[in-house]
Amino acid sequence: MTYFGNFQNEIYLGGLGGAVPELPMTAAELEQQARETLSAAAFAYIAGSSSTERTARSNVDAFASRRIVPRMWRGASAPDARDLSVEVLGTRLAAPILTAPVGVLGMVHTDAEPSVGSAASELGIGSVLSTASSTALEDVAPSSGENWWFQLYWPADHELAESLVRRATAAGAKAIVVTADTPGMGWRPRDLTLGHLPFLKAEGIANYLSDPVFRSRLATPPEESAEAMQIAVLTWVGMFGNHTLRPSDVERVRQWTDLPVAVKGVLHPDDARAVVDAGAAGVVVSNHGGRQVDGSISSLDALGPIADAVGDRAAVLLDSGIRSGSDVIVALASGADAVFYGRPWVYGLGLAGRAGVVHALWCLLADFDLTMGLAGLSSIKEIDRSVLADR
Ligand SMILES: Cc1cc2nc3c(=O)[nH]c(=O)nc-3n(C[C@H](O)[C@H](O)[C@H](O)COP(=O)(O)O)c2cc1C
Ligand SMILES: O=C(O)C(=O)c1ccccc1
Repeated sequence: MTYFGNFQNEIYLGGLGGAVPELPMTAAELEQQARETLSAAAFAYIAGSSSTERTARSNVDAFASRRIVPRMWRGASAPDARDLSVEVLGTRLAAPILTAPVGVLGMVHTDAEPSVGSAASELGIGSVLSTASSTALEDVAPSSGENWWFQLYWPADHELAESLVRRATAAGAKAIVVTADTPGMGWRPRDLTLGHLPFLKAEGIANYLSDPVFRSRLATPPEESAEAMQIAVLTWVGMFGNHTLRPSDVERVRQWTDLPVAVKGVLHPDDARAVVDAGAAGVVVSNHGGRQVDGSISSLDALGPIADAVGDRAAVLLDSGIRSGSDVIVALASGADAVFYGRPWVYGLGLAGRAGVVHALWCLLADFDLTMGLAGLSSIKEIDRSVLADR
């Protein structure tokens, strides 16, 4: 069993020798430092959400509105006996946490996705590789250990979707996460203000440029000239999103792979039921970090009814707003089996590469582990709604 709380001891012991951590210890400070350090365009793209950004705020506010009721002396075990491990969609994880799929990470670091995959794998948690990765999935897989899933942006071209799913399966992904909430990009004022969309510079389209089906749609290989690359980018723009997807399309993915399939971006219990009826093994309750529908329900407020609707027959995951160990406990107590962790580790990546991702993940894991113990919880299965105060 991994005792993540040891990270705290290491830091205090280092302090005795005069060492203090080089990177900030909270998600808010990671964001602040990234604001001061990253290019304006990279920071806008990562930190930005859609329109008034009120959904991004409400994701975080929803967590702040829940209260954990610590139960001391209830038989909590010693730190090294605490068991945070879970199995989700057949993947064994040292804690119920995976890095969220985040596209275009090459904007903040070279060698981005291999760094994220190997950082998560080193800590025993999972990672979800975005379709919009800056490195082709076959080149990320060798660094990502056993616990990585592939996120699919289902393009307008079904043959391309099939090819991406087959490639991810062949490369060793353990699950396919189909994102439902992005048939197109939301209205993002921060990026609009800078007139900046990374893909138009061919950033984040490595999985397409390396795909035989995508390449078969091009008259000229993109490497041949700047003009051919421009045509490839415009071809990508034309086929990135798919407005025609329906729950029954889950059945198609299941013909392309034996891996479990989850649908990401579910916010209504009836939609969760529909995709699970169509064969999804999991749903990810998410509003995409507030980057799509501004004014959307927060992911945490959407979670309970969805867990009630499908929790007994599908894995229920959540993202959007996780910023601390307590947030993970609140999500699990509200019906999630695991969470995706988003922006904070992206800031870590931008600030210090792989070491920054490891740092951000350690902070979350140590906080989660220690807070579990202090709340009188020894294992994940003990976390249920009774952990939270009535509202
Ligand atoms: C910069 C950025 C890029 C993202 N790219 C993707 C992506 O490629 N695929 C996807 O399904 N979700 C993507 N997301 C959404 C995340 O997977 C996740 O839902 C979101 O970050 C959760 O919100 P939080 O980071 O505020 O906690 C992206 C989010 C950010 C911030
Ligand atoms: O920016 C995003 O939120 C996102 O999900 C995305 C969309 C298209 C390509 C890459 C990432």
